[in-house]
Amino acid sequence: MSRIQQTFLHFPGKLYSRLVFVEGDQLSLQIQDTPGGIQAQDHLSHMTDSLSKCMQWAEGFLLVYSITDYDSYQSIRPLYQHIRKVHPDSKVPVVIVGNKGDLLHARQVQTHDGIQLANELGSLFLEISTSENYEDVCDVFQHLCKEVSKLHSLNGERRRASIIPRPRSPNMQDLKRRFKQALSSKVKAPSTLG
Ligand SMILES: Nc1nc2c(ncn2[C@@H]2O[C@H](COP(=O)(O)OP(=O)(O)OP(=O)(O)O)[C@@H](O)[C@H]2O)c(=O)[nH]1
Repeated sequence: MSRIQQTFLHFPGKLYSRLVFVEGDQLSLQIQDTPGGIQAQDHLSHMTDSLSKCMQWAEGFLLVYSITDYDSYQSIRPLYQHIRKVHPDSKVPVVIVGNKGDLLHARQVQTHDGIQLANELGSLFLEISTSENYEDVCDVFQHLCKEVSKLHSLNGERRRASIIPRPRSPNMQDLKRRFKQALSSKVKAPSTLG
């Protein structure tokens, strides 16, 4: 059993595994569904260790609120800040999702509130209805996977860039000297042979 699975075993939520294709690449996803109900007034230091451990393993986050529940919207910012604390050195992708977009009559959170928060936090934002449109859910995961892949390839390139030394521009003086040397050795060659 992998360490990631061991961590998830102690967590009171469901763990799903899926193989998905993102831009032609097959990815293996481990999705931890965390229990809801974390309210803004809850102090995040009370967040269980296991949730923080899950956060450490995760390479991307979906923060979902309900557009019919203003409290759930207010819990997004502290959750986001906690993610940044757990991942201080990396810009791990976070997508903010306003769910229950079909319940317009019960709306408590306006679309522009979601957009504004996401802009402020530098996250992608989508408003969806999981019960009305299954494709919305796929879109959300596709967006997150793309962001995670982007970060991976960026980090890979950075690492490669730091390993491979930049080629130095040719030193013209040195080239001329070596060219002269090569010429004179060719000219001298017959006398040394003879
Ligand atoms: N109308 C509507 N109802 C939804 C939608 N998404 C979820 N629900 C309902 O909201 C309730 C909670 O849904 P869950 O999927 O259990 O939500 P959750 O965030 O996992 O809840 P926790 O188990 O507390 O974490 C259920 O009754 C769902 O049917 C949606 O897009 N539209």
